[in-house]
Parts: sequence; C-alpha cells; structure tokens
Amino acid sequence: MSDVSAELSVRPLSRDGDGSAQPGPAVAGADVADYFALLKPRVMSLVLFTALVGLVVAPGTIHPWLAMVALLCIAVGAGASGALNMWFDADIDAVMQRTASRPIPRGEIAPGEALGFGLTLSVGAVAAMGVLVNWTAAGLLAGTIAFYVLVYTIWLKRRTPQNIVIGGAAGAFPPMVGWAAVTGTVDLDSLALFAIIFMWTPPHFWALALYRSEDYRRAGVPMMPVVAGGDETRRQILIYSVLLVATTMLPYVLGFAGVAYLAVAIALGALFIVAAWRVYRIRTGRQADRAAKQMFGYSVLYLFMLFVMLLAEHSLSWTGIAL
Ligand code: HEM
Ligand SMILES: CC(C)=CCC/C(C)=C/CC/C(C)=C/COP(=O)(O)OP(=O)(O)O
Repeated sequence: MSDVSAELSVRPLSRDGDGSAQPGPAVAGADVADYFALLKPRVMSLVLFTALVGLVVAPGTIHPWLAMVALLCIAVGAGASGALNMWFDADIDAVMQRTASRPIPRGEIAPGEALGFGLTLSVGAVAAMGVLVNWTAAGLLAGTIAFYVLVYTIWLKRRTPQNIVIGGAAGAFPPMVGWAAVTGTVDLDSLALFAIIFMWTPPHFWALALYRSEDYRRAGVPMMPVVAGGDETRRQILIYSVLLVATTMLPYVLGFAGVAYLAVAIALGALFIVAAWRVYRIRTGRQADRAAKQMFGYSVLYLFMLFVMLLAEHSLSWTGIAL
C-alpha cells in the first residue's frame, strides 16, 4: 500500500449528495497553523505581490494606510478563496500525494469549519474593501473569489482540461484589484497586467501537471496531461510561453513601463522560452520530469522578477531616478 492510500485508510473522505466533502473519523483539534495552511500562504504571497505592483503602478495616489488596508483585504480574500477551494476539493486532495497532508484530508479541520472560515473571511474582506477603500475594488475582489471558487473549483476543474485556461483568469485579477483600489476604475493598463498573468498560468500549471499527472489521474481530475497526453501538453506550454513573452511587451507599448522593464522582460522571456523548449524536447525518463520541475520553479521566479521590475521602475521614478 502506498503512503497515500495508507493515509486514506486513516482518514477517508467522501462526497455527499449535496456535493460537500464529508470528514473521516473524529476531527482532531486544529491549531492556528492548520487554519493558516487553509489560506494557501505560499501561492497567495505571490498573488499579493502582483496586487501590490498593480497598486503601486496605478496612476494617482492613495493614503499609505488605505493602501495597507487594501492589500490586507486582498490577502485575506485570496486566503479565503484558498480555504473554500480546499473545502470543495477535500475529496480529491485526499487522494493526491501533493495535497494529502492538507488540514481537511488529515482530519485536523472539518469541511464545514473550512467552509465557514472561508465564507466569513471572504465577506469580511470584500465588505472592508468596499467600506474603507472603494466599491470597484471590492466588486473586483468579490468577482475574483467567486471566479476561483465557483468557475474554476466547482464548475471547470473536474470537467475540462481547459479548466486552468478559463479558470486561471481568477489568478490574473489581483493586480487589477490593487489598481482599482487607487483609481476606482478598470483601465486598459491594468488589463495588460491581467493579460500577462492570464498567459503565464497555463505554462506555470501544466509544467507541474506534467510531473504530477499520476496524482491527477488517480483523482480523476481531467488535467491536460491526463486527457491529451504529455506531448500535446508540451506543445501547448510552448505556444502559451511565446504568447506570454509577447504579452509582457504590453506595459512598454502602453507607456507605463520603460526601457529597463523592456530589456528585463525580453531577457526573462528568452529564458522562459528556453525552459519551455527543453520541456518540449525532453519527453521521456527522469530528465523529462526534471525539465518540467525546472520550468515550474522558473515560472514562479519569472513572474516575481517581472513584477519586481515594474515595481522598481515606478519606485525609482518617484525619486526622480529614471532607469
Ligand atoms: C488557476 C490558476 C493556477 C493554478 C491551477 C495553479 C496551480 C498551482 C499548483 C497546483 C501549485 C502547487 C501548490 C502546492 O504545491 O501546494 C502551484 C504553486 C504555486 N503557484 Fe500556482 N496556480 C495558479 C495560479 C497562480 C497564480 C496566479 C500565482 C501567483 C501570481 C501562483 C503562484 C504560485 C506559487 C508562488 C507557487 C509555489 C508555491 C510553493 O512554493 O509551494 N499560481 N500553483
Ligand atoms: C484575490 C484573490 C481572491 C486571489 C485568488 C488568486 C488565485 C485564484 C490564485 C490561484 C491559486 C491556485 C493555487 C490555484 C490552483 O488551485 P488548485 O485547486 O488547482 O490547486 P491545488 O490542487 O493545489 O488545490
């Protein structure tokens, strides 16, 4: 018996007629760390960073305290959406090696508690954003949470290999939320930041799905490598990578990023395409998994560096230094 099935035999989960995951045996006492884990903190830290960049790059000014309130609302809203995702996905999380040790499959937190926690934080974050910052940002935040939970998690994830192409839009909204916190509007420039993350998500996720495809097959989740196979997934990663790099030119073309950003975007983009090309060419054996893992790891660093560059350029322009 594998480690995963061993864990499953301790804490079985099933999905009830109403679609909600049911806990296994007695739920042990959860501690703060378990609730923190429900917020998917590592993923959401980069989400928060992209929102911060949207907020800083946006034209106009916002009081520093309000900026902090807006970012706190985005962090709490993002974490809440992670908790709601874990509530609904508890049955498949229990079957997948990567996710089997999450608080609900381990029996530390009951599904109903995670649902209550996620809903409470979502409502609190959206209401605070609306009352204290503005209702455009609040509406976008609510839409982002709803998109991730309802469109991606509940509707598409178990139905189509295009789940992350469409559902991935949820992860692309946070810079627009940050932007709207300052301007109260949705602008073409903020849509460019959306477009970058939208194009980035398929290579980011499918690289991971390639070396985790056994997990998804066992859980019955129709991710691209399971449904269309590794070769087709690799082809699509390469196509989206090229589209991504083209999309990263938009901030320069639209005039809200300068030559330094452009140069870094080209250099980082060239490396991204090299990583995608290696994944495309190396298709078998351990080397194939290694190339996919490297691509996944680089995807995270890539998005971080690209947004750092936007941030650096704007921060320095405040001081009068032009990059
Ligand atoms: C629907 C779109 C997305 C999907 C399906 C997806 C999927 C995943 C998965 C399955 C992991 C592995 C998580 C784990 O090991 O527990 C991951 C990791 C990660 N994702 Fe995404 N992701 C998406 C969008 C995003 C976005 C928008 C961001 C940030 C802007 C992001 C940032 C990260 C980071 C930073 C990690 C690494 C976390 C770590 O160090 O363990 N992801 N993603
Ligand atoms: C402001 C706000 C609400 C932000 C949310 C941003 C967002 C939707 C980020 C996507 C994060 C993510 C890990 C998706 C994968 O879900 P999954 O269920 O495929 O991953 P899993 O298998 O690790 O649970």
